[in-house]
Amino acid sequence: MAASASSRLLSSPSSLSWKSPLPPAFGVAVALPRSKRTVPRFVVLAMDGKPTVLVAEKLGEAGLNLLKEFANVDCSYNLSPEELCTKISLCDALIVRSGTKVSREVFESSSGRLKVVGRAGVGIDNVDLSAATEHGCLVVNAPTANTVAAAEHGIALLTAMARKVAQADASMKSGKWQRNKYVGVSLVGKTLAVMGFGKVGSEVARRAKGLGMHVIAHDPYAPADRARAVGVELVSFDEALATADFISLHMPLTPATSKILNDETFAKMKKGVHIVNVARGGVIDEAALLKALDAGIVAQAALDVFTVEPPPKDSKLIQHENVIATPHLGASTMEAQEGVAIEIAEAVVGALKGELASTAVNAPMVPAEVLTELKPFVQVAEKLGRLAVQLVAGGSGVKSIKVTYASARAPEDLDTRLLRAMITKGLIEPISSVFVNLVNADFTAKQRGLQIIEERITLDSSPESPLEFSPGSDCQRGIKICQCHFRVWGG
Ligand SMILES: NC(=O)c1ccc[n+]([C@@H]2O[C@H](COP(=O)([O-])OP(=O)(O)OC[C@H]3O[C@@H](n4cnc5c(N)ncnc54)[C@H](O)[C@@H]3O)[C@@H](O)[C@H]2O)c1
Ligand SMILES: O=C(O)[C@H](O)COP(=O)(O)O
Repeated sequence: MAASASSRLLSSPSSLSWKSPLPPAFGVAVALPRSKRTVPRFVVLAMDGKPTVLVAEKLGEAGLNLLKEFANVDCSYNLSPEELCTKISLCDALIVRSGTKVSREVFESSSGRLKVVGRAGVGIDNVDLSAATEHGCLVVNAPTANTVAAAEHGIALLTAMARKVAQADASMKSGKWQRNKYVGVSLVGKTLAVMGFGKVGSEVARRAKGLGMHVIAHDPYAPADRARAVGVELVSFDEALATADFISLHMPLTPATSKILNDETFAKMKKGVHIVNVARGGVIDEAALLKALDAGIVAQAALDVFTVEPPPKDSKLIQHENVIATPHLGASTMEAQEGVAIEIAEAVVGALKGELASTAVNAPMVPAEVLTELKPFVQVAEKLGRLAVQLVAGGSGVKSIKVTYASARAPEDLDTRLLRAMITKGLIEPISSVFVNLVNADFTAKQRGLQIIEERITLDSSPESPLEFSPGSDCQRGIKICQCHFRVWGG
């Protein structure tokens, strides 16, 4: 595969190896283009020959075909953690679903070859993001293709739970006819609290309104207009717990949401509440749920996800007569799996080609239209970092760098992360063996104690106005390159 100029600049380690003493501080300045918003792009290391993609869990055919057009594809399912660590050193990309733990050991075992992890789905709680970032490995997901499937499964569980469909079916299959035992509850007029009003949560809310339910939602980050558009009231966590007849969970598993339903929060719920979980098992303290079921606080629970998957065969929670359970089937429709496979294959191939990663999880997401505009500045930013090292000499002594961006854009409209990453790359790679890219630039700078101070100058946007900085007191004469001015000064 031929590397584009930008991918080489963005990702290849430097061949410069000279070292000389550096003063503790120096600065660089970049004038950005006058038009459009500037945001960064991630580009991975270019490779010779076809890259290898390890697909560790079943992926839809259409996605596999897309991958095969570009890469050698190794479909190896059910690998043990040890087998995954062994294989990974020969792979440029890894694709998983929720059943594979992509642990720190996986990144460590990759010896730097792994450039991208593709999560064929939404939840990325099975990927060690910190380790990925530290290793400069991009993580991408497929955030949209299974939304409807998950929402439909949530509604399927809600209605099946309310009418005891699973229990009645099991009873009939065992030869019984128990009409009095399986009397359900109605949904119409009942209050449903949607916890996590994102893509899946809002689709569940829409559907539940269609069933005649009164829907409220709790989500600390959801914009009010999203709720308004669906006709749902956003309420506090405690209000949701206190007023809901049904609670449906749709938040990601994070340290903040881990066991968010626990002894204390079950105690705040209405007696006889019904719970649906198609989010992640870990958002419920399962022992507390079992107690709440036994105490009648929770009348019924419908669970698609579990803290440990698969859960222990003798799980008391799953055996509970008021629990219905499915084996993490939320995303498992033909349509969703096809869509997810294509979405993740495109993201992974794109990342390997050094293209934009619009579904990046651990790097800034980049709208495609800004790439062309930013490209020349990206290259120069890295060169400027390298030049700064040469001008002020050495490297290990560097403690801080001041970067000034001059643009017609308002400061808050100027996303400088890519340029900052490239300057960091230019500064660090010549004086160490560390590989730096957009994913790990901030981490690497922090680790080396390198402080990056950024200043944004708003330029006059009229075309006649020359691009000029007001020089700082210690600023030397600028260097003009193409349409940019740069100033480098050493302390
Ligand atoms: N069972 C399945 O097969 C299946 C399928 C798809 C998604 N999921 C799970 O559902 C989750 C949601 O998926 P999505 O596509 O809607 O993601 P999303 O990012 O669109 O929505 C998640 C929402 O949760 C909100 N949130 C974060 N912290 C919260 C908190 N403490 N309290 C309340 N809300 C909080 C976020 O603001 C966001 O709006 C995923 O993270 C995944 O774990 C499961
Ligand atoms: O987060 C997700 O996208 C869902 O939990 C689906 O997971 P799966 O890919 O393992 O079905």
